[in-house]
Amino acid sequence: MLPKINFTETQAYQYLTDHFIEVSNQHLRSLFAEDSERFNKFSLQFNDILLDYSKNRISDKTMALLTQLAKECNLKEAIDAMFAAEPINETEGRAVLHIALRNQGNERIVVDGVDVMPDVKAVLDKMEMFCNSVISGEWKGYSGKAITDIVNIGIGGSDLGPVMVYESLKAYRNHLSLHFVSNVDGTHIAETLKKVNPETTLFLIASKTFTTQETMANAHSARAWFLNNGGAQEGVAKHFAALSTNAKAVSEFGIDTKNMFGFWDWVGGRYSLWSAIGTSIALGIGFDNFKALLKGAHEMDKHFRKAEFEQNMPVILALLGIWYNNFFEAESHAILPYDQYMHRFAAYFQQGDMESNGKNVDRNGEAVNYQTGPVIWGEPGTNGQHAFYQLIHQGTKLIPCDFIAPAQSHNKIGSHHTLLLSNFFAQTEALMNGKTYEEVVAELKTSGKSEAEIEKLAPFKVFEGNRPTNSILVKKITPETLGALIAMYEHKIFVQGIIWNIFSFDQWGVELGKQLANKILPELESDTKIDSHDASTNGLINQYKSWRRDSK
Ligand SMILES: O=P(O)(O)OC[C@H]1O[C@H](O)[C@@H](O)[C@@H](O)[C@@H]1O
Repeated sequence: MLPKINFTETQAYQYLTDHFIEVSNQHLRSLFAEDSERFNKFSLQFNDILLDYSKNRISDKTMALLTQLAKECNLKEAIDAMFAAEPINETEGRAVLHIALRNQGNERIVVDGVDVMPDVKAVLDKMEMFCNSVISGEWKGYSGKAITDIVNIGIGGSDLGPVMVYESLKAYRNHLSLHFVSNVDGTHIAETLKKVNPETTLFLIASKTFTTQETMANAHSARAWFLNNGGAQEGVAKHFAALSTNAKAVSEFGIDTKNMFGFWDWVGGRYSLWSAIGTSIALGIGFDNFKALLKGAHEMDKHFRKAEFEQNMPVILALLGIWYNNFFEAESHAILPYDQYMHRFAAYFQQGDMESNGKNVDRNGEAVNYQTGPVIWGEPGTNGQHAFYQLIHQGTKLIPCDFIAPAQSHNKIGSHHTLLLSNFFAQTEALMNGKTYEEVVAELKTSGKSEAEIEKLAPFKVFEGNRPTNSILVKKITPETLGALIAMYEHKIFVQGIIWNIFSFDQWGVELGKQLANKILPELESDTKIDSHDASTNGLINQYKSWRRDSK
């Protein structure tokens, strides 16, 4: 069981509250000027990942107090509880074991008296055989042709992880073309089906529960399309596979359980890309690369479990996040990868972080009296620079940012990568230093402007700086490094959930949406006016019905 401590009642929190007043008046520029060791002190290297967190509004004392906070909140015990397979997802009565999916050691992981590792390995072996046979062309479609296209149908955790990883590792792709259909909007499946041929397409129906409305609707449409376009019922077995925990629903849908890749209730949807849900990834980049992804994550798991908090990347990132969220009152956190392949990375962690830590009830069932998870957002650099960085530099909101970049590019075209990286380094430096009034005036003087003009313009060109960033420089985005990066963020989320005293592994807020849509659905079936809701909802539904009639 997890500790249930209100972190605002710890001694460290009280100290941090006082300490915050000191730090909030200091500028990063002077913190660097005062301490030539700052980079060495506040950076960490783990395998091919360098985390430089020196451009944060912290001092030695801040870090000492933040680690004290983690200790007072029994973080070590909580980490041990997760790795020991305790049912830390208490509201669902489940263990939380994405770490078991990538456990490459010989360690047993026991749930309800049973070691889960043999089952994990068995599914991986089955996936490997399946992927190898599809990739090699040995697996044939109903007309004897090899598979050319994979369509993954899933949503939320059964979509975002596979899409993000496949996109991030596209440099490793093979000849198969991957497509991802998630939205229940018929446009998504319709546009995808225009691109593929039923004879050579394999559909992966990815759903932990196999009951999610969007996924089931898309899966039924895909099957109907297959059957209406030459594929006979016997062909379904060659063109449909399921990635799920629900064998009963899979066979009811008509997929042979031979073509089902299972996982378990101790794998949370948003932590499931390491499980059978990752089959699309393994098909797209080959099973060896998928294994390397797992290996990278496993390395990070070991680091997270063993490293002292002061040297522990996920713990440090989490504590810094708490520092901004709960003391500086930052509302959001930006993830900015300077790598085009990682363009879905922030979107992936929107679910990862916001579905995990978007909670306002603590582990005692009481309303929290402090802020929990931030809004996560971001886009790849440099696109973001030309869109929203203005607000990060000169807006009124404090937005802590993670800048992520690889030193080596997969695409060596002219000086593109050097240009990209010059932006990466320049942005964090500028956010830290800003530009003083004096610097602005001196710069304007060289442009030949009059004193009056300079005085008028200068205030707009001042940057106060002191905006915090983490720089995460990696050698190259390889499967292993990406695996480690994802696991690093997963554990960061875990640590924050522990300190905020919330349950990070349930998602009751999403369940509500599922129920509400199902309640309204029957009311949309007829054209009869309805009055069963509030005036706004009635008005909207009735207008929809009237406009819908026009298009019939
Ligand atoms: O894989 P499933 O069961 O289709 O669920 C898909 C998604 O549904 C909901 O949005 C949540 O429960 C998510 O965590 C989950 O990832």
